[in-house]
Amino acid sequence: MSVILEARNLVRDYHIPGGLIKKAKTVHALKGVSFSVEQGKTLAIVGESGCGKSTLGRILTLIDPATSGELLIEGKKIDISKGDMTPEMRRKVQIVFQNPYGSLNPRQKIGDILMEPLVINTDTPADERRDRAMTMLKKVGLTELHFNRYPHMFSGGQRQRIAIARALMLNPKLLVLDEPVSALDLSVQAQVLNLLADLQDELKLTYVFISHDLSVVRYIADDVMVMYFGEAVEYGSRDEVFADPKHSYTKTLFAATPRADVESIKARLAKKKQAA
Ligand SMILES: Nc1ncnc2c1ncn2[C@@H]1O[C@H](COP(=O)(O)OP(=O)(O)OP(=O)(O)O)[C@@H](O)[C@H]1O
Repeated sequence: MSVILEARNLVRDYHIPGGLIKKAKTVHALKGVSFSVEQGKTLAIVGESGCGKSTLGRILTLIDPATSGELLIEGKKIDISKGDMTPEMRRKVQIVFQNPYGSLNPRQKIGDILMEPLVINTDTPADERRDRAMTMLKKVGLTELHFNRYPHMFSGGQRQRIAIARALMLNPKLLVLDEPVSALDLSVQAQVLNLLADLQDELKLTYVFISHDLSVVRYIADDVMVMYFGEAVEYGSRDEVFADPKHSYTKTLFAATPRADVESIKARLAKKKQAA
């Protein structure tokens, strides 16, 4: 299977200027992180708050620059020194954020939100833009009736479906999902995770799934990278990492995580598949 994404020794330092009382300092948010993800697979990046997960997500989507290191998408080296998303990269990589309330423009109708990436990045004719937005709405479990509604008319789970639909409008190969279900109730989390799994199968998508929640990671991931203070302290297949965590931080993290909820998510999914 082909490698879609490869990160080599990614480093990100934040320089915080000093003031009258405080000295200038440097935060080493990423201290040389390397990994690769194959097409159609999910790499989960897990770790507690402040370990550098979101910094990594912003570098992968070129929202933020890296201090050093290399990033290859489909074997092609990407300039990560500027944090500048080119139209070509936008077609390949998209991000979905945690907060479905904040990530959608409240003044735009859903149809316009979905068509906007096509307007900005392509010369797709208006009729086709509309058709593609309608098709995408259905793909994420919404209906044509939702096309002319505004974000405030939707529940949190539905808004996250809209954010996922928008991210898919340019047919990207890679989605960076930064805590995509953390703001949702447990039952809604399961629905959105199932949707992501179905979309991955159908569209052969590759995911980098950022989460602090091990039960979610256990459900969705093929591979897992555990981060601690800017370093990858554990990296391997999900089953290896869960069965035999090596690093003391991972052991502590796992010990503190309830596992019952993931079993219920799996059972629900199995039931749904059987019924279908
Ligand atoms: N723009 C910034 N300027 C200075 N320091 C930053 C900046 N962004 C992140 N940091 C620091 O870099 C480190 C990693 O932060 P990051 O947000 O990537 O962690 P995280 O694991 O995603 O945490 P959370 O889950 O709370 O978002 C933290 O120490 C944070 O304070």
